Amino acid sequence: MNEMATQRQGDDVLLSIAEVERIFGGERKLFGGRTPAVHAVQSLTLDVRKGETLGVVGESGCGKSTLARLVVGLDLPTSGTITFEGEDLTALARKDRNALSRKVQYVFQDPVASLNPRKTIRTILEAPLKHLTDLDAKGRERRLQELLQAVNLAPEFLERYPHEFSGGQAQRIGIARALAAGPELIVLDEPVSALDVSVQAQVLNLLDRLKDQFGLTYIFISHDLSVVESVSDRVAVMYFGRMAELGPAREIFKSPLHPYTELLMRSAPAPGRHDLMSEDASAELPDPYNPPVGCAFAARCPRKTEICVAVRPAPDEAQGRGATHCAACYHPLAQA
Ligand SMILES: Nc1ncnc2c1ncn2[C@@H]1O[C@H](COP(=O)(O)OP(=O)(O)OP(=O)(O)O)[C@@H](O)[C@H]1O
Repeated sequence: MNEMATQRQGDDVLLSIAEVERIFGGERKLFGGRTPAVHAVQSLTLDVRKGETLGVVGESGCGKSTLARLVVGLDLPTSGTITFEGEDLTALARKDRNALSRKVQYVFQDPVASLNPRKTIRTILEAPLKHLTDLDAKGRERRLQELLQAVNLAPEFLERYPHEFSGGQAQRIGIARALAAGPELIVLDEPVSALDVSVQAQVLNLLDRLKDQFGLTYIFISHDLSVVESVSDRVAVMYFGRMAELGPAREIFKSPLHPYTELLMRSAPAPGRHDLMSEDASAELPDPYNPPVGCAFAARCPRKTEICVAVRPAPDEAQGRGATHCAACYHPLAQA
């Protein structure tokens, strides 16, 4: 059993993802052969602990949204298991979607597009209260007021329509909708990427307060490293559908193990940075229809050797301080 799998045995684990794969396509064709297959998520093993914010980072197309959809039951894994406090979440998604929605909720990237333009905020927020709680009309009205208050919106907003709101206000409504069912885990898929920087900070502060107030656990997906660094307790770095590195946020940002994590960090613009890393023109992304047998990052990696191209490294090939920090790499960077 590898290190990441061993972590699953701890009491504080809320969600366990074990050897999960999601392959799109690959179906048998009528006259022989198969349609092309994309391995969006591959052999992913990961725990989410109660009360933590787990940041998930990686480039576009690395499988972040697919992972999010699998966790909230909007999609089902091709193989592997996802359990929530020991209960099989995939089986629950098939059997009783409402039960799953009471445990796990989703906040979308585009706040305005995620709200039905024909419905008032009251109708939007009442839907989960009606379907996912046993509150009566009076209880639902009280909960509506509490939800608005929790996300700092005035009660009169209830009778308005989504287009009347700014992006930041619309995202507050999206967050209130996610809170309505009283979930323990919220998957935040790029929740502030569509917002102005000044509004981003307000929404991040709100999420931080709500986490304490409602005892929540977050999976925070973003391609923005500075945002992930500011909110996460631990960070999972994904590359080409697999885990490249997993560890405490502070350690990952101070001394990454995986050359890909370092590349991501050195490619991120930040105030005062003049040493942005640019890759040479030969850098290539692997073909998703024909994944490499070895490390998917090898073609871009300055540290690669023969073994990297020939044999895929295990997710815990490299272990950092205290073995809570792992990377799928034969040639990890030195720890500071
Ligand atoms: N329904 C689908 N059918 C076929 N391929 C898909 C489907 N959904 C995702 N993919 C492919 O799976 C891979 C992972 O996509 P995913 O959207 O999860 O990545 P991502 O990291 O969230 O990217 P982005 O940040 O651009 O949203 C990509 O190669 C994508 O093209």
